[in-house]
This record gives sequence, C-alpha cells and structure tokens, in this order.
Amino acid sequence: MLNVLMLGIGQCGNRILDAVNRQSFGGSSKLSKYYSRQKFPSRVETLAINTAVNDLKELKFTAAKDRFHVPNLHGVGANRSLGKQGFWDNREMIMEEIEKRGDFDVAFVMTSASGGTGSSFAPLVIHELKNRYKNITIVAVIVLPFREEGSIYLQNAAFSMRDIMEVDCDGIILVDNQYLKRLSGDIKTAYDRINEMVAERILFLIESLDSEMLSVTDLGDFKTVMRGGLRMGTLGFFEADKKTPTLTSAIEGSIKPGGLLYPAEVYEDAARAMIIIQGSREYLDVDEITKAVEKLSTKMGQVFKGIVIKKGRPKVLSVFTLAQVPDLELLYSQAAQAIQDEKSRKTKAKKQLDDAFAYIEDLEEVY
Ligand SMILES: Nc1nc2c(ncn2[C@@H]2O[C@H](COP(=O)(O)OP(=O)(O)OP(=O)(O)O)[C@@H](O)[C@H]2O)c(=O)[nH]1
Repeated sequence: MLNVLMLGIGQCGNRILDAVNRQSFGGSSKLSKYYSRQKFPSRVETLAINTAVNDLKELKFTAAKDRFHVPNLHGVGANRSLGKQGFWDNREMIMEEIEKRGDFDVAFVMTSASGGTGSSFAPLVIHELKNRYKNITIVAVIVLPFREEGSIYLQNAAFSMRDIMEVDCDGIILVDNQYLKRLSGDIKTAYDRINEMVAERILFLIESLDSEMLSVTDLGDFKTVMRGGLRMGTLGFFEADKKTPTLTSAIEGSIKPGGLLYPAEVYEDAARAMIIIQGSREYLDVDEITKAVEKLSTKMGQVFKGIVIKKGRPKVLSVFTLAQVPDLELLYSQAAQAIQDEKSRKTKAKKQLDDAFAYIEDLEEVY
C-alpha cells in the first residue's frame, strides 16, 4: 500500500486539496466530512497549510485537523520574501505537523506559482521533506497565473518555478489557469472547474499506482516519467462515452488539447509518458492498447502503460514530461518585462517624490 502525502499550500493549493477531499469523500454534501471516511485506495494524508486563517476557514471538505494555520500571520500579500521568512520562523512547527502523520512514499505539493504563501513555502517544504524522508518521491503540482493578473504574480511565478527546480523536486505537473480559463466565463466557476479537473486526475493516478493492474505501472515508473525531459509536464484525461468509437481513440483523446492541464504539443514536445487505462474488462482489449501505446512510443520515446480493471467505460489518464515548454519561456520573458517595468515605475515615482521634497529643502516651517 502506498503512503501518500498531499499538501495544499496557500489559497489555491488549499482549494485544490479541498476538491481532492470532496471527490474522495464521494459526495458534495458539506456534512460528509463529519461522518464518512475518505475513499482513498492508499493511505493518504491531506494537509492544508496557509498563513491566512480565512482561506482555511473557507474549505468545506477538509477536516479541521487537516488545516494548519501558520501562527501570527495574515497572508503575505504576494510577497515571497515575507513568505520565506514566515516559513523559516515556523519551520519546525510546520514540519512536525507533517511528520506526525507518519512515513510517506510519495508527496504531492500543490500550490499556485504566483501568490506569496504557497509559492514561497513550497520549495522550502520540498527541501525539508527531501531531507527528512530519504526515499520519498516528490511531485509539485503548480498552478500558473492568468497572464493579466499583474506584474508581481508574473515575477513570483518565474522565481518560484526556478526555486522548485533547484530543490531537486522529482518533477512538476503544470496547471495553467490561462490555458484553462476557456472552461468558464466567470472566474469563480473557472477556479472550481480547474480544481476539480486537477483533483480528478491526481486521484486517478494515486488509485492506479496502488491497484492490482493487468499491466503494471508503479511508483518507480511514475518517478522515471517525472524525471524525464525538463522534469516538468502535465496530465491529460479522457473519459470514453457511447460516441467514442475505439479504445485507440480514447487513448489518443487523453493527449489532445481538450483534456490537458497545460498547453503542449504532446507528439512534438513530450519526453516520457505514462498512459493508464481504467475500465470494465469487456472494454479493455490488451492487444489494442499495446498497439496504441507502441504507436505513441515511436513518437515520444519511453511510454509506460498501465491497465486497471474497474467497473465502467474506459477512462484514460496520460502523464507526461516535456522536452520543451515554449509557453513557459514566454511567461519568463513577460515576467522579465514586468520586473523591468516595475523597477522603472519605482525609480520614476521616487524621483518625483525627491523632486517634490527638493522644493522645501532649504526651508523651515513658519508659524
Ligand atoms: N486554479 C486555481 N487558481 C487559483 C485559485 N485561487 C487562487 N488561484 C490563483 O492563485 C494565484 C494567487 O495565489 P494564492 O494561492 O491566492 O496565494 P497564496 O499562496 O495564498 O499567497 P498570499 O495570498 O499572497 O499569502 C493567482 O494566480 C490566482 O489566479 C483556485 O481556487 N484555483
């Protein structure tokens, strides 16, 4: 049995974790957490961490014991320097809260890249986890901002992603708000929908890694995929319905833009992949699956496949890492421009104030 840790840090991370808990309680009743046990296949511990107590209060499906407020802080207002300081000041308390939950094989650390709390805590937490749990696999689930959210969010995203790569995280699963905002007109519904999509995919992955598979993929394979290419990638998903003509088209559907959490030309850009198919035995033709996956392997290099017998029409999850991420490069160039603009705005404002003060430089107040 896998021991899984799921951390949701900052508001965005907390909300995704709440969506995970909602789905794993198997219902939408606000009261479900009081009387039902989570339906995880593995031993899964969830913990929401935040500097803002109100963000934690807003959660509906995460038990009170799984919400940790870093004391004496009230959010860090998108300031990553304050966030890092907040983590260092409370490091032992935060890590104890995690460690008292026992040993773990794999951790998912979920956060936005662009706020203050999650984006500054996540790399530091990952670093601490790597030191304290020697064999743990750590995958960060990182939400990129809408590009029009402002210069501070953009610069935070750029620096926090670099910090996460530097702490030797096993891999990053990218979720792009900008790419996914097409799912809904208003922002609240878009958030909910995005969070549900992430939760559904991560739960599917955990369940599959811990299932008796007809064809096996395990945590080791997952780690190999995540460490491929740039060590960053994303997840795709496809649920077959009556209109899906073949299993092959369901597998191909899982790497099409509609099911991805981050824009990628999978055939062109993927470095390694893992395709997991779940469904009733009558739908799962192993030869067909093998052929479809082999076809993908010729384009992508290594592709692991997993087949899980589970009642229902086929559902396919694709996990892949990328060898190139042109969209991310664009985000970095936008961030660099935003930092320059911010700097020159500051210099200009300071000069204007200095010029104003210069008028009274040699004068005294007269009464
Ligand atoms: N997908 C998704 N994105 C969210 C959600 N809530 C906030 N975001 C995004 O997260 C970014 C802001 O980060 P937050 O998570 O709110 O910030 P934080 O880590 O709590 O840090 P501070 O508020 O600065 O202390 C923005 O890019 C938002 O668009 C959510 O529920 N879902």
